[in-house]
Amino acid sequence: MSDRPIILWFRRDLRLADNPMLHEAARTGRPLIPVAILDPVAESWGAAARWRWGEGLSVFAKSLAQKGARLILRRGEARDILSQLVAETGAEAVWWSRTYDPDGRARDVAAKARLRANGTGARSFPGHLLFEPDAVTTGQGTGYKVFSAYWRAASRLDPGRPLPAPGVLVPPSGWPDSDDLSSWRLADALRAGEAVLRRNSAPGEPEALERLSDFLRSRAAAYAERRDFPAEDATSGLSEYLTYGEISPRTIWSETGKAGGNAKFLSEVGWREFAYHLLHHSPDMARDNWNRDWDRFPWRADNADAEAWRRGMTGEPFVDAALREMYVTGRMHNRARMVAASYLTKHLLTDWRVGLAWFADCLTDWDPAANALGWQWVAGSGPDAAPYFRVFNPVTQGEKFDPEGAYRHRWIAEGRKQPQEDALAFFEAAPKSWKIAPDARYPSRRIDPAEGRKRALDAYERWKALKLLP
Ligand SMILES: Cc1cc2nc3c(=O)[nH]c(=O)nc-3n(C[C@H](O)[C@H](O)[C@H](O)COP(=O)(O)OP(=O)(O)OC[C@H]3O[C@@H](n4cnc5c(N)ncnc54)[C@H](O)[C@@H]3O)c2cc1C
Repeated sequence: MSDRPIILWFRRDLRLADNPMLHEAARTGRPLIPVAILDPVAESWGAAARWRWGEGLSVFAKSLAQKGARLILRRGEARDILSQLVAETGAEAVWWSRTYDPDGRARDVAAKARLRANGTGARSFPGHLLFEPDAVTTGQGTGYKVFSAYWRAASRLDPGRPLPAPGVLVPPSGWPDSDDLSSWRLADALRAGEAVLRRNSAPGEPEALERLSDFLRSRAAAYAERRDFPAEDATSGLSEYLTYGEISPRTIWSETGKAGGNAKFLSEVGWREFAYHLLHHSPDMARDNWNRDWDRFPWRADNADAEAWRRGMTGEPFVDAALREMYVTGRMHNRARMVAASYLTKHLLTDWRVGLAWFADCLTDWDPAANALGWQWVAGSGPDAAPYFRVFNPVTQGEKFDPEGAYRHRWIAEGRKQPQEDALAFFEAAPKSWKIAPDARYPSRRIDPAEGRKRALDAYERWKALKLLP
């Protein structure tokens, strides 16, 4: 048997357990060289996502070290770096777990072509999803457009059992040079926000597994009933771990089954699957209206109202609380995401891509598929979307899902004698150029909710009439 090493290229699969690529690689008994590359795709991610990936790499490097391996870091175009590493190490092949977003896929196709042209093996594995995006098809062999039908079909498939973490990994005869993670300067774009985000972040596989078992033990039973209340710790908090592959969806599926099952929770995990299924069939949906009729909708381009929205300064407390939560923690409760997105696209009549971009910059759980689906679902331009005329009222949403005002109190400092720590953290994280202070007056409304709703519905009626034109 050849003892030439195999290079393992890690991207969104920073875990030892249930990692099909790593499992198979360890079984070969060959020397393994784990690698992560800061390539143009990763460089294009938003500030919080880049930083969070780096934090994940740091934890993962320690897990690999416990198995006798090193995580080699390099920066540059992936196909060039991989070819260079092959030349340096005499590696026979490069393996990786698949990514499914268009940018990632294009990069992987180019890397595979280059490696194979040079006579190097290139092999990709599943692992980011329960089901490969093309594995679930309608009777006609096409993709699904409606979640309930998709999930009914997907749930009939068997995702298989999670694979165990490997034992000791065989090292190569010599380790190639590695960048120092700090030289990548992944926190630079966050500026003052880094210290605040760091306080709210606990990256890595061990933490992900702990969170899952804690959720299943103490919160899963009330999930369906309480998941819509943003002041409560009622959901799993696993999204950022799934995003970086610090836990596999199959582990979630399997552990949830062992804990007695939870159809509602698993169906939310199913929405993530559906998002990738849609992105697979419509790769442009991260940038374009899924339903191209919406190209003629009179969205406003970026504007001063949208800037107030980004800064959590719309004067609408539930919306501002949501934006501030994201700025401080890198996450936003799902109900709050829906209300904040609805407010931007309907009350402020602003193009959903303006909001999508801000979420992509601020979310530590940023996911190219889930973010695109979430925005297009709220805006009305996506498949199986909420109809545009269903406009969330930010006031009544607050009354319904934050009845005691605990969420708004937690995140809004202005007008409070004793603001909460999280509310103050927002001002610590915000750029100085925003010139905001917790003891300033809370901003007045950008638009009256009823007036905003009417403006949105008028625009919708005009657009509907327009659609009828040839
Ligand atoms: C406008 C908008 C943008 C969004 N952007 C993202 C994003 O960038 N990244 C992201 O992971 N989720 C996104 N979501 C989906 C959802 O808000 C988050 O996944 C959820 O809030 C994460 O919290 P949790 O892990 O506690 O979820 P739980 O309620 O515990 O759900 C378990 C898992 O299921 C998945 N999930 C839950 N809801 C959804 C959903 N609606 N769509 C897709 N997957 C879902 C997540 O992976 C989540 O971790 C977005 C939703 C909206 C409305």
